[in-house]
Amino acid sequence: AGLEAAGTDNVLLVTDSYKVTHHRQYPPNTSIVCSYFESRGGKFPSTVFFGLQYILKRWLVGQVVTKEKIQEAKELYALHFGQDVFNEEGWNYILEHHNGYLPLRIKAVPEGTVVPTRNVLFTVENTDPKCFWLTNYFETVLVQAWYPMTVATNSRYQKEIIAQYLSETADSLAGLPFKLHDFGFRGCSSVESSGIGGVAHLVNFVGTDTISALTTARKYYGCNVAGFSIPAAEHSTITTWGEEGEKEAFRNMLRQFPTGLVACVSDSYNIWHACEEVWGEQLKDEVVARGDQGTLVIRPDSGEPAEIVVKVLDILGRKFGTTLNSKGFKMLPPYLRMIQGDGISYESLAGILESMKKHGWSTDLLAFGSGGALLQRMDRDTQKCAFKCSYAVINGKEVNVFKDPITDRGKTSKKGRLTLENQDGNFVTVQEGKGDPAKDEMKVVFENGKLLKDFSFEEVRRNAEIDLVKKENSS
Ligand SMILES: O=C1OCCC/C1=C\Nc1ccccc1
Repeated sequence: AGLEAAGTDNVLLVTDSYKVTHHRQYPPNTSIVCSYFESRGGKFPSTVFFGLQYILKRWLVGQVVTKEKIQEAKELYALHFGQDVFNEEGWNYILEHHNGYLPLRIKAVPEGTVVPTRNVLFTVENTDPKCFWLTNYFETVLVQAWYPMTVATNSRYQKEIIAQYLSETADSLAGLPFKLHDFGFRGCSSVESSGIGGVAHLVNFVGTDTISALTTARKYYGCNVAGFSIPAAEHSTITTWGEEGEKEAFRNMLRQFPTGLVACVSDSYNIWHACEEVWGEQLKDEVVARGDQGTLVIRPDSGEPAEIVVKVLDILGRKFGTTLNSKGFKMLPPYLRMIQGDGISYESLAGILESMKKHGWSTDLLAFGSGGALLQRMDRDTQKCAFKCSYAVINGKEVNVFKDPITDRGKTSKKGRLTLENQDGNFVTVQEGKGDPAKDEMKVVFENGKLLKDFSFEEVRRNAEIDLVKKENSS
C-alpha cells in the first residue's frame, strides 16, 4: 500500500522533532489552540487550494493512534532526545478517550477553489480541551499541502496563457485540456511526490505521462482515469535504427500506430532534414494517407523553442499545405500537429505562442510537454505557504494570538477566530471572531478522525475552472 513511502506509517513520527516537546511549552491551563494556513503571496496573486484531502486520507483519517505506535514513538524519541520528553500520557489519553481517532476539527475552503493570497485557506483546532498540544503537532504534514497547491496554481496560470492565445488564434478552445502534458515523473523527488504533483496538474488539464498521478487520483479523489496519453517515441526507439535508419524508424511509427495520434521525436540528428526530406517527401504519402483518422505529432526536443517551433511549422506548411481558420491564422491538415516538450515553463510559454502568432500560426497546432518546471521547480516559498496559531483559550479566557515581527511585517499573522467570507464576489478573511460562521466559505472536512467531506475530482475540476467567457470575448 506504499505505506513505507515515508519510512513509516506511524503518524506520531510524522512531525518535526521540536514539536514532540511542545506539550510542555504552552501556558498552564491552555484548553484550545486554533491555527490557520494561508499563502502570504509570492509568484502568483491567487492560489488553487488543492491537496489537503490527500494528506487527511493518507495520514489523519481513522484510528491512527495505537498502543504499538505509541510504544514505537516512545522508544525512538527516548533515543533521539537522550531523555524522556515524549508525551506518552497525552497520546494514551487519545487512545483511551478517543479510541485512537484524532480529536481535531479542520475547516477548509473547497478543494479546487481559487483564492487570492493572504486569505485563510484552512483552520485546525482541537476538539478536546485536554489535547490543546495536538493542533500544531500536525502542522508539519498539513503544510505539505503547499506542494499540490503550488503545482495546481502554476499549472492553472499556464492554462490561462494558452487559453488567451487559443481565443486569439484558434476556432475554439476545445483543445485546451490537452495543451499542457505532464512530462515530470522522472524529475520529481519521489514516486509519492510525482503522484501528488501529477494529480495537482490534472486539476487543470487531462494530458499526462505521470502514471502515478492516475493511481493517486484513483485512491484519493475517486477518479477512475484522471488523464490520458498517446503512443510516442523516445530517442532510443529512433536512434537504435541508426542515423541511416531514421526514415525506417519513422515509417515503423506510422505503421505500428496507423490510426489516432502518434508522436515522433524528430531531432535525433537533424530535425530540418527530418521534416523537409523524411516527413515532407519520403514518407509524405503515408502521412497524408492518415487523413483525419490518424494524426502524426512531430516533436522537436532541442534548440530555442520559439524559433524551432516556427521553423518546423514553416517547413511543414510548405510541404503539406496550409489553410486559414476563422481567426485568419494558418492551420496544417488534420493529420499533422506538433508538441514542444523541451524548455516549457510558465515563464517561457507566452514567448513561444507569441512567436507563432506573429508568424501567423494558430495555437491549435501545438501542444506542450513540461517536466521539472511543472512538478518540481517550486518550493514552499513560491506561494509563501504558512501555518500560524491565531486563537487560544487559556484559563477559560479567549486570547487572540499573533506574531508581528518588527523585522518582517510581511510575516504578521492573522488574529483570533477566522472566517473566509465572500463579499461582493471577493474572498475576504474576517478576523478576531468578527465573522459570521454562517457565511464561512470554509467547511468542516475533518472532525474527530472522520472525513466529513470527500471531494470528487469532477468537483475539484469544476471549482478550479478558468473563466473562459472572459477569454472568448477578449479575442
Ligand atoms: O519526453 C518525455 O519525457 C518524459 C515523460 C514522457 C515524455 C514524452 N511523452 C509524450 C507523450 C505524448 C506525446 C509526446 C510525448
